[in-house]
Amino acid sequence: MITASKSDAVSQDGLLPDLPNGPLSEYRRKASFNWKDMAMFLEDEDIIAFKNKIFSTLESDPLFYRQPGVDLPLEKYRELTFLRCKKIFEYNFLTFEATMEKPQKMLVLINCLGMYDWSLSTKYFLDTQVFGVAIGNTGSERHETILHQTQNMEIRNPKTLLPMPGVMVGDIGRKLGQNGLDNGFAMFHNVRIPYENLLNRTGDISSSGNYTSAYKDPKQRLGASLGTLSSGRVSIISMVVTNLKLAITIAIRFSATRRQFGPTEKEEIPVLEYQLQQWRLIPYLAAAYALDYFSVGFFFNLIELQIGILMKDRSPRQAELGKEIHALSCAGKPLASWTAQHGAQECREACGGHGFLAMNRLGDIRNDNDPNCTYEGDNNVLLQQTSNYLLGLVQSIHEDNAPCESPLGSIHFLNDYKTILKRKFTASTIRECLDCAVALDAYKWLVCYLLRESHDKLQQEKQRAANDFDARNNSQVYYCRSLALAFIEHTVLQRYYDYTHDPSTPGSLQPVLKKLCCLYGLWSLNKHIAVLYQGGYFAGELPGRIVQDAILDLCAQLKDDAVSLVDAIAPPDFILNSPIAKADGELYKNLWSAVLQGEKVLERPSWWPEFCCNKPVIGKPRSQL
Ligand SMILES: CCCCCCC/C=C/C(=O)SCCNC(=O)CCNC(=O)[C@H](O)C(C)(C)COP(=O)(O)OP(=O)(O)OC[C@H]1O[C@@H](n2cnc3c(N)ncnc32)[C@H](O)[C@@H]1OP(=O)(O)O
Ligand SMILES: Cc1cc2nc3c(=O)[nH]c(=O)nc-3n(C[C@H](O)[C@H](O)[C@H](O)COP(=O)(O)OP(=O)(O)OC[C@H]3O[C@@H](n4cnc5c(N)ncnc54)[C@H](O)[C@@H]3O)c2cc1C
Repeated sequence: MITASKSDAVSQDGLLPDLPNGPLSEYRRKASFNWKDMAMFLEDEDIIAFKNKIFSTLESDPLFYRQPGVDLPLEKYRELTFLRCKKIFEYNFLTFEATMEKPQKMLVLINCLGMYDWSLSTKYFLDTQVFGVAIGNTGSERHETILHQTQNMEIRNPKTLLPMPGVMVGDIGRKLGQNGLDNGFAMFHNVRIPYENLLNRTGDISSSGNYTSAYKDPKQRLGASLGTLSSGRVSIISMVVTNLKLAITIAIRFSATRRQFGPTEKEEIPVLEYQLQQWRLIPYLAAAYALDYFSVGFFFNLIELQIGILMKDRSPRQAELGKEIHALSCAGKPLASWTAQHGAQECREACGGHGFLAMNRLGDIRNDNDPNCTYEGDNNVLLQQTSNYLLGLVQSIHEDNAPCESPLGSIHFLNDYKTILKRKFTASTIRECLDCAVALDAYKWLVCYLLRESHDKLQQEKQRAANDFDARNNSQVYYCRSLALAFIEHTVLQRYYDYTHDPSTPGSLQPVLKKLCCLYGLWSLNKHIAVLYQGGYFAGELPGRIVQDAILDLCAQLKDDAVSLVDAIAPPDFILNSPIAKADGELYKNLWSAVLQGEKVLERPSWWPEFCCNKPVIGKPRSQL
């Protein structure tokens, strides 16, 4: 294990307390790096201190106490969520000034609250941000009063809490997750909305009925109007990565402590030693690292866009930035939310029966993550926005009449479209595949190929189909949908590759980070193997085989680092709230203690007399008389 220097260690110890000794210590000793160095490389001291403050405040407040796995009645859960939300307002973790100074703290706060409970986080965030920001971003000075009212929670009649005349509001009922949040409906019956309420940032109507807009280009105007939706999607990417981090922490810590059959009869071995368990989990750990890096960087891109909006920047660059962020967020949300969805389920199963026990939290993580695939735009519908963006570039690519340029550079590689399409997979050994550039090159080919195929398919369908609507619909499966996903996977991988290969990345962390990058790349690529063969990039048995062998090799190389990799991203035990995944690794002691603390654990059920005095008689229904 590599240790930190003395001065680093002093500042680290204050921020990151040592983890308790126990059954996980052996893996921690075997790690190739120091988990505290990793944690401090991933986030700066100020952010770690901010997180510590939030976590310790919640842990010290009895209102935030919870019994693992207890299923609260709906009304009680909503009441608790409301009271906790109120308390978060009082704690005021993030002032307006602090947000302006370091905007990513808003995302950190959402995720810290989400790690505790997504119902609380979403409620708080919708109240403080989404509604107000939507009005702020699309309205003007004349909406300040409304903004003020939303900030003061005046969202009904402030004295009676009854809805305003003509407005009907109600509850939509129990959902599959996030049930502490009371989603509702609103209906308006002959309610006259004052003209001044019209949100008029991108267009207005004069009192004489004339439409005016500062945007000359209608497309730029539409982009500016819909741009607000991008911020939700960008934030969701980070939120779902948080879920993946929670789930993988639980599954890795469990797998490192849960023992089953070993090669000899003498000793059982941790299930993490099985190749199958490694292959099921470690790629999700790599995905958590790669997507996390993407989510943070992409959030900064969004901030740049929002500063432009605030400064009323109407330059072509600002418009292009809006389009690129729209295209990336419309595929980034699907990729990240589905990865978290599949990862949470794999983690649940990887923990066997213990994973199915509610107190270990994997069910809640899975269910609370699920709506991210739907809200702020259904994933499958959003992917079409990304493929539309890419298909819009084809003409200039074919005719070489204009370079493919975008503010964030995600499409720059398409300038080499024709050359890339001529390339073949050239690696011939597993060793060569362990260089992440191999997966990255393959992705460049894959995106170019799917772009060409999707374009051709769309043209064919346009000739065949009665209208463009059908043509577009019939070009999604295997074409445009795959294109959008391959494009975002390439973007995530390219960014992670640049980061892990940057000379400023500490030498002690670079080897493990490069392995994660390579594993994420090959594992993701492997899902497109049919297309790689179909398009002729792969030929013969060898490419498919060495890619798979390299994946297994990387999983084996990373298994001794896995515990320290989750230590660097895990919240404290109180927040993680999963007895099988406490930092001390005392799986059975913690589980047993949580079971025994359950209400009425050792009591007979209240209906016990039914069994003793009124036993069922097989085949003889009792008379109802
Ligand atoms: C942080 C959140 C926490 C949790 C939240 C929990 C609560 C949940 C809240 C919600 O769900 S709120 C409701 C959110 N609703 C949606 O997201 C709706 C999803 N649907 C859409 O956005 C649209 O249907 C669509 C997917 C954009 C498609 O619309 P349509 O078919 O009418 O448009 P197109 O013709 O395809 O596009 C027009 C044109 O506009 C461009 N564009 C669209 N969106 C944006 C954008 N955000 N930014 C920039 N540009 C945008 C699009 O690219 C097209 O451009 P051209 O191709 O014409 O150049
Ligand atoms: C927990 C939760 C909270 C929400 N909160 C809010 C909120 O606060 N405010 C708000 O406005 N909304 C909210 N929503 C609504 C949310 O934005 C929508 O559910 C979402 O945008 C999807 O739209 P839909 O439900 O109409 O799905 P539909 O459009 O009806 O989709 C149904 C199915 O049809 C498919 N489909 C639809 N169109 C196409 C197409 N063109 N091509 C191919 N397939 C298609 C979809 O993929 C999907 O599988 C919330 C939703 C959830 C789950």
